[in-house]
Amino acid sequence: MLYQVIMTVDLPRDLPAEEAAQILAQEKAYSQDLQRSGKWRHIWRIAGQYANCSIFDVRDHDELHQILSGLPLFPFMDISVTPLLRHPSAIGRGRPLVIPNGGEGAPPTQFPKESRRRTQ
Ligand SMILES: O=C(O)C[C@H]1C=CC(=O)O1
Repeated sequence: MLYQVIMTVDLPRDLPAEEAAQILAQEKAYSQDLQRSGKWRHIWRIAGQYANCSIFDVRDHDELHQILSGLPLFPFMDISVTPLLRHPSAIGRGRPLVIPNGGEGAPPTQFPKESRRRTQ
């Protein structure tokens, strides 16, 4: 199942800098492991906010909850979750787009041929 997740970070001002740096490093490693696994498909910074818009591809609500509650920044986040389903006008199958260079500025590659067929 696909989910859009908006995470807004609010680190306490009195959190010691060293502790904050450690939590952020753990968060980065945790997030990147999940991105490599394919479960955390997209992560985008929301312009002008200490927040991200992410897309997760996980088995069910339970797995999503387990992942989100394991985020090192979880105690310092507001999280909103929106389940997603395939749009009837979508030309892909809702499978992950293969983005070259980890998505760094490059446009998505084309959908595989067999997924261009239109299904309702
Ligand atoms: O910076 C953020 O948006 C919060 C968090 C989510 C993943 C990550 O590495 O940091």
